[in-house]
Amino acid sequence: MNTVTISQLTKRYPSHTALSGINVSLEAGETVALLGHNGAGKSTLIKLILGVIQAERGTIEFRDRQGRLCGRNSPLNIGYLPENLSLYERMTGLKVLSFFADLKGVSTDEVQQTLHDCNLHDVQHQLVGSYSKGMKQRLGLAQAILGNPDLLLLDEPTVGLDSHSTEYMYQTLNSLKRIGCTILVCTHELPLIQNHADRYLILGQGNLLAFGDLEALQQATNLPTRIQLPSNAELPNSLPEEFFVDNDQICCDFSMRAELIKFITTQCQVFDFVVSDPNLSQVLSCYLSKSKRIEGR
Ligand SMILES: Nc1ncnc2c1ncn2[C@@H]1O[C@H](COP(=O)(O)OP(=O)(O)OP(=O)(O)O)[C@@H](O)[C@H]1O
Repeated sequence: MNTVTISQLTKRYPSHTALSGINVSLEAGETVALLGHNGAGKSTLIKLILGVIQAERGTIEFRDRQGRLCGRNSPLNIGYLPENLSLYERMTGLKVLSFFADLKGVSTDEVQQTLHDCNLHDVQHQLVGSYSKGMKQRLGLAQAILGNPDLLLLDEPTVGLDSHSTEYMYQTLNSLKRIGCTILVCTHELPLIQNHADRYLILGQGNLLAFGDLEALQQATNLPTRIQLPSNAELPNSLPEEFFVDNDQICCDFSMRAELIKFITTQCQVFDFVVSDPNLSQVLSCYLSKSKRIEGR
């Protein structure tokens, strides 16, 4: 079931088309990473989903996790963590969260539960001005997840956080995902998001360059897979032409990786090797440099 179905979405500014004819759907309970260069149209897409700006053309349809169509009279419950959230430094964490809870019509019990979930319960009576960067970001996440949203939009949620705070943030997001929350994360932290996203939505100059899981993007870009053999392994004198050696590794196009693995195990009788597939960073660079297009999985 799709939480968000975007069709033919186009947004023009007087001198610039920020998004052109975007078609994508976000499924309930998945994490989608929104990727692209500065100015690609990521924030514009988030603003359109939030409804703070209007599109010239196209539609965005929302369904809650029970599958009900949402509209003006029953809008989807959306949580949003902007990149630079300003919080009231002279208020306590509890006061700040209670303020957002009032806006959302959320109960005091839920405020306490959310403080627990975001590991802020013990510091709820301290002034936000005394919070560390990680604590402030957790408070930002707390206001976004208050009220159990069906859709969570996060803009660079872990910039400047240490590995412990980052891990904690993603643990919280993963537990929301498990109960059906759809998460769209705009980020430039590629090695990190590769461990957490289900699909990747790549924008380039307002166009949809790719939308799919990592394997779909690896298939479409067909960058090399590399295999490191143990130092004592003996290679045949000549390799089939679809395989090549680079930096002491045997390589092939991603689409040939199964054949290469078969060759190494059957022809070379080597079984303890290390396979390195193209990572998200390499795949994204390929899309952004060549502007390749694929459709999702
Ligand atoms: N209010 C506006 N008026 C005119 N042009 C705008 C406006 N907002 C955005 N743009 C332009 O639309 C394009 C997309 O901007 P957008 O902020 O969506 O990019 P982005 O991918 O979020 O970039 P970044 O990673 O830097 O945040 C850019 O060329 C930007 O200059």
